[in-house]
Amino acid sequence: MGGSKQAEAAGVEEEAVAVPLFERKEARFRSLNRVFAFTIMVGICCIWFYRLTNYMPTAAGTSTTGGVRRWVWIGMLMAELCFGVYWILTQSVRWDVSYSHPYKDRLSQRYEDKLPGVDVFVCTADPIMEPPAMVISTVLSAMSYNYPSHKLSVYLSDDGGSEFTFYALLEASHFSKYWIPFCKTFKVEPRSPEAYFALNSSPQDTKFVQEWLAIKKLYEEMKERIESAIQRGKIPKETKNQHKGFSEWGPHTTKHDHQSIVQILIDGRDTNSMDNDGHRLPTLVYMAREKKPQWPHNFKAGAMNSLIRVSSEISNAPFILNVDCDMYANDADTVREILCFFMDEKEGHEVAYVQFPQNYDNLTKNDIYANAAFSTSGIELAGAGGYGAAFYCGTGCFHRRECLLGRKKSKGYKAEWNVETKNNVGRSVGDLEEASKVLASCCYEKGTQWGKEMGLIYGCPAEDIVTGLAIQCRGWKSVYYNPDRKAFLGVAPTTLDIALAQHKRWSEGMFQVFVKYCPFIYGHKELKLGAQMGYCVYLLWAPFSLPVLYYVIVPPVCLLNGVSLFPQVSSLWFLPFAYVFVAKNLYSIIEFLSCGSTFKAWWNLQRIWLIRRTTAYFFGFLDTILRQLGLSQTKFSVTTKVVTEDVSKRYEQEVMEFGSSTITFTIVSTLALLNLFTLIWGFKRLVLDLDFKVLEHLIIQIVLCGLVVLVNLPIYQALFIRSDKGSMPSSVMFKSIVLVSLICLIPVN
Ligand SMILES: O=c1ccn([C@@H]2O[C@H](COP(=O)(O)OP(=O)(O)O[C@H]3O[C@H](CO)[C@@H](O)[C@H](O)[C@H]3O)[C@@H](O)[C@H]2O)c(=O)[nH]1
Ligand SMILES: [Mn+2]
Repeated sequence: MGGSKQAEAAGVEEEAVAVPLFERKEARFRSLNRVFAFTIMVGICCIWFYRLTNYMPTAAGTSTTGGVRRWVWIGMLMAELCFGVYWILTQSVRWDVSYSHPYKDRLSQRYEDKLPGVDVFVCTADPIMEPPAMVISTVLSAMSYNYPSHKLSVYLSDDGGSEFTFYALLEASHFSKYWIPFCKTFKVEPRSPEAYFALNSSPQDTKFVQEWLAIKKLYEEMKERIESAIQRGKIPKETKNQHKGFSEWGPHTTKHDHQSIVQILIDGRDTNSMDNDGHRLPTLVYMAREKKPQWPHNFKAGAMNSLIRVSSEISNAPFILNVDCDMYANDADTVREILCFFMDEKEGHEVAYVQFPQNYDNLTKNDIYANAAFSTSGIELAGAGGYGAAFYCGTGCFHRRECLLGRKKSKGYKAEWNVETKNNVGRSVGDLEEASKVLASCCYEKGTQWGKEMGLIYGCPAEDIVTGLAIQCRGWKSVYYNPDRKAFLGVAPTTLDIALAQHKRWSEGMFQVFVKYCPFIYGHKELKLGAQMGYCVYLLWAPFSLPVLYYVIVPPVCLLNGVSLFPQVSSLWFLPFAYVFVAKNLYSIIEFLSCGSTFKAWWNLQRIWLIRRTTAYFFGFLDTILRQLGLSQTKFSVTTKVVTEDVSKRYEQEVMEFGSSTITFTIVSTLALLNLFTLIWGFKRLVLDLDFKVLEHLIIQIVLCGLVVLVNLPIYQALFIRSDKGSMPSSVMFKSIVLVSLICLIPVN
């Protein structure tokens, strides 16, 4: 009898193990996709062949050839080689697209009482660009995850070293006692109070009107206290006297110069610190690692590494979630979903991290700055995930602590998440804080492997990508997970300046990764070829700005000189050019629409694509070269998350923001004007001179200019028509006109 029961139990277990906690599904239309890609590839080869065999461009109507023209032609060949190679790279992340689906109910059935601890890291760097009220909304959203509170710890790293951020977090720790039970009782979503009240401006559900009104009032009062303290530049005296933490800030404390500060605001072990419903609270810790002016602090990577150490002293959870301070948790069940990947009996042991896409809650309908990156998060990242090599993208990523710490994957490795290796048993809060401060000091890492073999890797503004690559090269797999309900929502750049600054950092950072850790060499053994290529789609943004620049400058200049660079319309060689162009764009439109966006958004993306490549990526390229020569240092310019009302109104109306006189905007308008002038000139010759030879030879160039002009329409508007504060300053216009005139004088013979 007893024996059969045992066998039964074993049977249940076996069955449970047979059903996986997550599944992978292939994307639809794979074969169709591959056939289509093949036809485009044939077209590209024809274009290359044409360039190689028709060596010399001829001036329309003549057959004389000059030295400059030969170089122009070689330039075209190089540019088209680059475009072709890049296109091939982009196919690698479309080849094996698959989507992962976790089953969180199975997880609860199997492991509800054995759930592991999870540490959440939130990073902030500047109280002005990242307002404390926004930061704590993110913190609160993480604290109220639908997960056992005593297994959850939230750490805020404040590189701004700001008393106000600390004050805000202290306020949040009080507010959480009401907020967490409110969220859990009424199952509200999202659990960032700011986002929740923005979405629900009046209580619809009559059942909890009372509670709703009360909690809203509490929240607004808290926000008011925080904001007025910042406005006055002073924290209320009573508050300051009440909490010992404030004594860490003296009159000489600055962002760049202070001792380490670690304050445990809620000790999750403490059975006296309960929420309003008598449940335990998650641990909440404030950390500002030590800063010294002469000591490099390695930006976010440095902050993360301090967090890894400090948290290992306090909670030491086996899994770590990292979010940027603007990326609030939008789905209360995310932690449970993610554990399905790590705890799956069959494949879970190989997984080092699970990455979510970056999503934003302030996008406009047609996404004027192309922040949403639909095809990237909808397809390309899933494509990399298909090779088991999802990229680590900084925010919205769950890590296995051991892997972040530099552990190599060994044969037969089995993770033991339920063994609690806590360092904090029997130690007082004060004791833990003191020990943590040492771990967060500047000199702690001296002579250690931190920043090299351990933790996030230093020396690169794309610390995330390089760290992910390193983890994969140690033998681990990673998963990309893009659920229907977005897991994290953040603040997307709302001006062109901010958007380009971010892309410049990314392109520069990623190109550095290419130079220092080229995936083809570094990942040769551990990564599949597709994944190696997939990395390069991003790592090569910066250098691929050069062919784009070439293509928007040289063909128009040649057009002005009457030099034809493309085959005649009547020639058979015209076909591959036309096919590749039409097919590629059609493909991209279909892909874009299938990811749920609008045609107009795709069109906006083309403009931003052009602007990014001719400015941000170009600068990223130059800076990487300078850095390699030792002439410049790694920087990390934090993305501003707040703008003035005026600016944000234009963003809402999808009007592009220029307004300042910068080199970037001068380049943007110079290129736009150059193409406009040439187009007008082309038309003039066509219409006034009735010169059909021109049409025959130069039509592709005219069309090219025409497209650049079309896509740039908002730029002309900003230059000549608009008069608001966000329009293009006239100084930029004058500079561009002078530059265009100079370019037009370049003879091509
Ligand atoms: O010295 C610093 C600089 C930045 N940060 C934090 O890093 C995060 C990302 O910075 P942000 O300015 O928002 O950059 P984004 O371009 O939006 O960030 C993306 O790209 C970065 C790499 O370039 C990654 O670090 C981020 O995780 C990823 O979301 C923010 O929470 C910052 O507070 C720090 O903690 N310390
Ligand atoms: Mn950000």
